[in-house]
Amino acid sequence: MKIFSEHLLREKVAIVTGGGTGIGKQIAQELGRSGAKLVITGRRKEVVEATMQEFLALGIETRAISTDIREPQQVQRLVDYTVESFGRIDILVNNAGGQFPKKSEEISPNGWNAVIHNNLNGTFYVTQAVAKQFIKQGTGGAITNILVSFLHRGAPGIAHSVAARNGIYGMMRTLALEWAKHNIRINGIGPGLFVTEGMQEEMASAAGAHFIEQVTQDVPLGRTGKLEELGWLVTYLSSPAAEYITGEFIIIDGGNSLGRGLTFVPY
Ligand SMILES: CCCCCCCCCCC/C=C/C(=O)SCCNC(=O)CCNC(=O)[C@H](O)C(C)(C)COP(=O)(O)OP(=O)(O)OC[C@H]1O[C@@H](n2cnc3c(N)ncnc32)[C@H](O)[C@@H]1OP(=O)(O)O
Ligand SMILES: NC(=O)C1=CN([C@@H]2O[C@H](COP(=O)(O)OP(=O)(O)OC[C@H]3O[C@@H](n4cnc5c(N)ncnc54)[C@H](OP(=O)(O)O)[C@@H]3O)[C@@H](O)[C@H]2O)C=CC1
Repeated sequence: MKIFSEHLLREKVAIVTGGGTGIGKQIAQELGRSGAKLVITGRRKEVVEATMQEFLALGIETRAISTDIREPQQVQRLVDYTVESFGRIDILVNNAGGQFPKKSEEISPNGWNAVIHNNLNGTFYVTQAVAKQFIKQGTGGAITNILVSFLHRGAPGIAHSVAARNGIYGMMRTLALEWAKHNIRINGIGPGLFVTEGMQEEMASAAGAHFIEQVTQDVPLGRTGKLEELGWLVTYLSSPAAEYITGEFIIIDGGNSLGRGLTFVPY
């Protein structure tokens, strides 16, 4: 379904980290269908290049480059490549990330550091490098961080990831204040459960065969999210329609984080 005009983001240039797969791929596609030029990135070159070919076939102007967001030099190369390719950057989507589920008493120091490094440090490196380009251009820019719906509730089994995402949340609120004078907006969204290959490999496989059905039972709207629903939200936040929104966190989870409510009340 097409929600936004194909001219909404015309002449805008967007970087999407983790844009070769799952949620990042769908967000990139929605930005592209709304007129943005895309640079998609991830560690696996063959994955981002295959996605680029799919987007080119849809008529979306796209480039792909491999980047490990944990490596500041590679991050700078991503920024330079984008500016060389399209002359500017207007939109950043920090989507790359993830975790492995484990009881907290069993997480090794190395495992803890790996998840914090990938999610929190990596997101800062990309955000800083892109914001410097926004400031140099004098154009402002829009940054959206893909966080998690249970940011403020906690989630047993993934303490390292919840800690890292709350770090991004604190960073995001602070940067919204620091960079408002440059017209740089920075927001976050918190997805509930969205079925992707990555989620199934990392989370559902560890949590058991019925993980997805069990989580869905607790969703008031009675289903998992559709990937395009995330694409629409990020497209909105990246667009002029959201020019007065910064430092905000929006949950998109079908009401899951509301909990079950007062189940003894008969309506
Ligand atoms: C149990 C139930 C939980 C219920 C939770 C409910 C919430 C449900 C909603 C789901 C929401 C979230 C969904 C998603 O996030 S989908 C995204 C899916 N994709 C990913 O998650 C990708 C994950 N992978 C990575 O990001 C990286 O691989 C990672 C950062 C995790 C590690 O990268 P790195 O290259 O640094 O890793 P190393 O191999 O060097 O290892 C470093 C240490 O980390 C330990 N480790 C790594 N992977 C695992 C693993 N899968 N299981 C256990 N331990 C792991 C590794 O052993 C090293 O530590 P040691 O040296 O001590 O062994
Ligand atoms: N699916 C869900 O239900 C939910 C997902 N999320 C979050 O949404 C994001 C996308 O998840 P999803 O699409 O489901 O899963 P994926 O595993 O498909 O997405 C993770 C993406 O991040 C990239 N990535 C990971 N680490 C790095 C790195 N160091 N440098 C560059 N790229 C990296 C991966 O590419 P590569 O491996 O090639 O580097 C991959 O494209 C994640 O941050 C996830 O935690 C949040 C809530 C719910």
